[in-house]
Amino acid sequence: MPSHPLPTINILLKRLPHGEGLPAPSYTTEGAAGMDVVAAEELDLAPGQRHAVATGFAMAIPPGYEVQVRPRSGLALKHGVTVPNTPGTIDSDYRGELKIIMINHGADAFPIRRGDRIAQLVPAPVQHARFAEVEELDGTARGAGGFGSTGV
Ligand SMILES: O=c1ccn([C@H]2C[C@H](O)[C@@H](COP(=O)(O)OP(=O)(O)OP(=O)(O)O)O2)c(=O)[nH]1
Ligand SMILES: [Mg+2]
Repeated sequence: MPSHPLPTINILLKRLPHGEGLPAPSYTTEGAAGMDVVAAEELDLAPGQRHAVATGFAMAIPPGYEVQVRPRSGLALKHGVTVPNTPGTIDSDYRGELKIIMINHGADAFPIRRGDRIAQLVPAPVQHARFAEVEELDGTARGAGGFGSTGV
């Protein structure tokens, strides 16, 4: 039992045949923000190669939430292996297999083995918005300045 229990949502997980025997995503330490997710397939990711790595499960996220897919810093720092679409967005209405898009920016092929922790999942609340079209926007001190307008 964590010493500081956090608000927790239930996510339904459906194991796919090729995911049998793999651990569900889980927190490796009590205070972890992300749940480590493991690979359900094996490949050697060549330098420059991208691949959508199977996880072997699908899920149903409750309405009002998403799951973000984030890279693991150790893989990024030590091997140049990361998630190019970070944070990946898993919609609450998606029922297909969760796949982790990996890219190898390193100089060497990177082996991915079944059961390896390849990324982490962070659930987050979703705020919907609607656009209201207007002729003019209110003035601000920043105005149209951006992209470094305030200096380095
Ligand atoms: O890293 C990822 C990103 C997405 N997905 C799945 C779940 C997500 O709900 C769906 C769509 O993702 P996204 O909206 O980012 O991709 P898109 O290119 O806009 O595809 P779509 O037109 O299907 O929405 O693909 C993954 O399995 N892994
Ligand atoms: Mg989309």
